[in-house]
Amino acid sequence: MLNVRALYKEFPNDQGETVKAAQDITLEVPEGKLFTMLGPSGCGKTTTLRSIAGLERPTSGEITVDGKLMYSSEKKVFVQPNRRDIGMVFQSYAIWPHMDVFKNTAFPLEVGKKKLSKKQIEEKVLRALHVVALDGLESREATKLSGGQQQRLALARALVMEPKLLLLDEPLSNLDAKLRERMRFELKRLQRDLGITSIYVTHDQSEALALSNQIAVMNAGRIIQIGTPREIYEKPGSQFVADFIGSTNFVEGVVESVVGEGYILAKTKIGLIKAYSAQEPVPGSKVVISIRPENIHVSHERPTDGNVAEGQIDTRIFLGEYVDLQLKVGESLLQARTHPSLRYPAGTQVYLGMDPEKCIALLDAKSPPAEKIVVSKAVS
Ligand SMILES: Nc1ncnc2c1ncn2[C@@H]1O[C@H](COP(=O)(O)OP(=O)(O)OP(=O)(O)O)[C@@H](O)[C@H]1O
Repeated sequence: MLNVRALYKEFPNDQGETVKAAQDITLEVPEGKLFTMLGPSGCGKTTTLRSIAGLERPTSGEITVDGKLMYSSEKKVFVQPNRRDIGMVFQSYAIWPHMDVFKNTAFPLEVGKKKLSKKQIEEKVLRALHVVALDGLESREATKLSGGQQQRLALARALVMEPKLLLLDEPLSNLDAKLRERMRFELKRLQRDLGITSIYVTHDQSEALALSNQIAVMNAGRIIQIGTPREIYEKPGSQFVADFIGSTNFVEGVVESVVGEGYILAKTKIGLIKAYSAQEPVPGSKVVISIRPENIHVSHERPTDGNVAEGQIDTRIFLGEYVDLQLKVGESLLQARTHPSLRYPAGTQVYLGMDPEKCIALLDAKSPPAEKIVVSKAVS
């Protein structure tokens, strides 16, 4: 449905340098799916989204929506944003304070290319407001809506045009934590029910995990990894991804042997660890093993299989739904997330059980070796 190929965008900055905001962005979003671009501030998410919308003219690359070429540097094609059949929702809802809910929603239809009768407009507006559960509030002033309602109004206004593609740029980030969580469910349900192909931009990893069919993790203008939320979380391909999504323990080691079927044995400070490895490293290579806190099983009894280490509970933090333990294994400190029913006090000697499938061997450096984002001084 949406195809972005080798998209590249650079900007001159105030110091006369060139900023490579998006570099070699290639992605494909199937019909009806929600695709998220996730990454830290400045990684190029918004630039990519704005290029798809036509609000930014890329330096090079190609963008196709539903088989229609929207942009191509090679073929010199650039379709104007209002001809792309795309709906957008921003972080700031940009609703008109002097208009009521009905008028806010009707506005895009009234200024649109298609001439619609009053009755047609009314039908479409009421349908869009119904979809976002704002029916009954048509004559309410937009400023008298709650944060969540204003956000839904912005969504209704994007949906009223029945766009082929919906672009959402941090749409929940202005809401408080509780409301954000609720809206996450609502957005997911809505997107699924309407089957509208959507691109979502966020720096919030839990939002990305909760909402997406696929996630592209970005850093320094590039896509670092694309996968389903589960793939990204369970099989990160780099330390950057493992660290950015959720929390994890990094254990440094040296590859002792490759044991086949995607596994290696690594010598580490917490002992010999069998770990999953997507690449096949040569023995002697340095690796870092990522082990999520919830994948360290703490017990008094020695596990009978998998990786086992012995340690001591150093600190114990009760968090209601779970208990976080800081464990001392030799000189290393590891964090484990356990069920609150586990009541071992600090100082207890325990065994740590770690399933090799959940120990992920990563070969790269902590930050991807991407070039620095500012690369050259422009010639004046
Ligand atoms: N119009 C512009 N002129 C100059 N530099 C720009 C412009 N727009 C973006 N940039 C730069 O391009 C890089 C990528 O910015 P972008 O807004 O795409 O990142 P982002 O991942 O969306 O960040 P955020 O989450 O903070 O919005 C940044 O270094 C930014 O400063």
